[in-house]
Amino acid sequence: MDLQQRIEQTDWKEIAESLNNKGYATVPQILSADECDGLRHQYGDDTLYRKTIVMENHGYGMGQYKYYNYPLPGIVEGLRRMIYPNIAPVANNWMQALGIAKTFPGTLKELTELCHAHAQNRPTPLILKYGKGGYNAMHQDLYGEIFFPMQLVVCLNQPGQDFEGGEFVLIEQRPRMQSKAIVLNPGKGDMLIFTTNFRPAKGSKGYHRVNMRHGVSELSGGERHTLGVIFHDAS
Ligand SMILES: O=C(O)CCC(=O)C(=O)O
Ligand SMILES: [Fe+2]
Repeated sequence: MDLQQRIEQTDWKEIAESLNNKGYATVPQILSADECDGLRHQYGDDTLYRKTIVMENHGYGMGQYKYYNYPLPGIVEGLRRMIYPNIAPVANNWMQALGIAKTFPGTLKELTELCHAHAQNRPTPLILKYGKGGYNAMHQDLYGEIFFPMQLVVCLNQPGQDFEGGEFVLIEQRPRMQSKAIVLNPGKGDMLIFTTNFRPAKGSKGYHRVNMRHGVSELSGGERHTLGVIFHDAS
């Protein structure tokens, strides 16, 4: 099965329910082991990237990441373009539930045009690399006025085999309540779709905003790579 077939065969209704109820969803085995290895092995090919960030230099954690250049590698471009139309309706429902006058277009092409019209021209998909002691501090990826409220990661190594620790962590900040932590352990090739900034949650008086941040817990050993796909471009 190729990537397009895997995406077409995903149960997007179930994903939408999970995103609505929990703010995240897991899609197992969106990439094959070979596809994961291919992306990982290109980490050293600097012609593919526009910028390298050493996380400890910015207080972002410990590890490094590289932003891809346009044109994106086929798998990265394909994931971004083919997944977007399946979750744009979820984002539109969220805006409506929260009374925010914002609609996201139906295709990635249109979202990209909207970003460009707001001087957000730089691609945001990235590949990350953490070693022993590596971690990613809790954060949100916004990058400008136009931001799509969901993003995805694909884990490119096998936990327990290639690395230890290094769980994916979400913190849900609920109004007038203490925060809730969600710890996920995606396997190699598994995709997580999650809330970038906030989502609606139903309370006794209608919907309210629940803020989310994401990060990665400390690795106790090994090496962990992640592909991250953010749908909006950066200013
Ligand atoms: O390495 C991870 O799992 C998190 C990556 C991340 O923060 C992102 O892709 O935005
Ligand atoms: Fe992030």
